[in-house]
This record gives sequence, structure tokens and C-alpha cells, in this order.
Amino acid sequence: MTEPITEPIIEIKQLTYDYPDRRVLNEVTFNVQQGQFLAIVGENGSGKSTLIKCMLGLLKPKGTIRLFGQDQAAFSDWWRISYVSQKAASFNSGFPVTVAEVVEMGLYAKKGLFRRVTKQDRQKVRTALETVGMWDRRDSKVGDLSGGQQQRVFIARALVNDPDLMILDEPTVGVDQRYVKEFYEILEELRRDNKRTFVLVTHDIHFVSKLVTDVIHLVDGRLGCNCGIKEYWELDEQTIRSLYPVPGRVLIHEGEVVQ
Ligand SMILES: Nc1ncnc2c1ncn2[C@@H]1O[C@H](COP(=O)(O)OP(=O)(O)OP(=O)(O)O)[C@@H](O)[C@H]1O
Repeated sequence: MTEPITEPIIEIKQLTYDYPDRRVLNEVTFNVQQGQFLAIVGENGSGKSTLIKCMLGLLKPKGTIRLFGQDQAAFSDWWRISYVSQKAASFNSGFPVTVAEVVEMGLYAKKGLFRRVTKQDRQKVRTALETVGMWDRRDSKVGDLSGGQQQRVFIARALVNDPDLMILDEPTVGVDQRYVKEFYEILEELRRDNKRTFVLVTHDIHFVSKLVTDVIHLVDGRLGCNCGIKEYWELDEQTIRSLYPVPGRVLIHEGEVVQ
């Protein structure tokens, strides 16, 4: 991981994205600074995954995206960014690849597909697997692991290049509750020195609120709220109503919104 970075890690300005039949992101603007742990929340279909795909360069929106101070189109250090998707836990279990090999694949983003794996690379794989407590299972077939163990392997793969920015899109979907806790403990450990930056799409902000520093709440593709976590829990009832456009009473109960 590199040393302190002064410019925003992510700068998003006036981001608009249309699928053929609908506008999904509408003039979204925000920055993410080094060391922030940003939670992106919002109802189903509010545009969270689309926003992540735009950040990763998988979709081409209107507006501006800058990564590490560079225009996204000119940015080439993609290894500085790692991505853990909600699909990682539903890995094709028939695919005959070992735990260590899956993590090794993460190295290709930095060194290219056809470069030899060096002793130093093997050490990186080991460190990443030790971080998630899976070094002992390095020779196991990924398909033989539980969902939670597989997800830990995918975190190790995301870590192997020592990324500055980790983007996680509902990474615990399909993972047993007891592994979910373990998963977030690993993230807590990873953000201890406050240099790494995290962006997490989640439906369960209460569960991760200890980790989160900032929140973006999308409402129908617009920025309903962009604030610190403390401020988020202190929002007034009218604002909360606008973020959760459902009929019924809104009650705030120990940091939770209960409808
Ligand atoms: N490839 C696509 N083509 C057309 N519409 C799409 C496509 N992908 C997503 N959408 C639509 O765009 C909207 C936003 O989808 P997106 O996946 O970004 O929402 P989300 O907030 O991540 O939802 P969820 O919480 O359910 O994961 C939804 O209405 C969805 O149906």
C-alpha cells in the first residue's frame, strides 16, 4: 500500500447513467477520501451496483470519475483497487482450482497474465491467506469449502496486491450469519491503520455501523444523503421519510430505522 494520498481517492461529479429504458443514476456527486469507510445504502433498484460498476469502469456514464487524482480514462493502476462482489460466494464449485491458485490469480492484475510466479509472489499469497485464516486450507479445492470460507478466499485474492481501495458489493450475501461476523472482523483488522479506503454496498448498515465512517444513501438514483455515520443516525424524521419512501410510521430505535 502506498503512503498518504492528499487528493480524493474517488471523485464523482454529476454522474448520470441510463439503461435503455430508464435513468438509473441522476447527477450524483461525491468524494471519497483516504481512510474513509463509505457505506452505500438504498432500496432495491436505487442504483448502488450501477454506481459501483461505473467506478470500476465497467459502465460508461455521463459525468466525471477521477481515481487517485487521475481521470478514469487515463487511470491504469487498477491493481490499486480490489473488488469483492456478491457473486464471489456462489463460485462454480465444480471448477478444479485450489485456494492458493485462486489467490494467485489476483496477482495477474498487477503483473500480467503470462509472467512467472516468483518466490516473492508466493509469499504475498501466503500473507493474504494468513490474514483471512485460510493458509492451512491452501491446497483444498475451492469447491470443497463452505460459502463463508470461499468468501474469505476471495477477500485474500482482493488483498494480495495490497490495494489502496477495496470495493465490496454486498459481499456477505449467501454467507452464514456466523461467518458474516468473522468477515467484518477481518475488514476491521484491515482498516486499522486508516490508510486503506473502503466502499461497501450494504443492506445492513446496522451490522457494520462500527466500521463505517460515511454514508451515501441513494434514492431512485439520486443522492438522498451524503454524510458522516454519526450524522446519519441523527437525521430528522422528515429526511428519513424522504430516504425510506414507504407508507407507515418511521421510528428511530437505538440507531436503527424501524418502520
Ligand atoms: N443490465 C441492465 N439493463 C437494464 N436495467 C438494469 C440493468 N441492470 C440493472 N438495471 C436496473 O437498474 C436499476 C438499478 O439497479 P442496481 O442493480 O444498480 O440497483 P441496486 O441498488 O444495486 O439494487 P439491489 O439492492 O437490488 O442490488 C434497477 O431498476 C435495475 O432493474
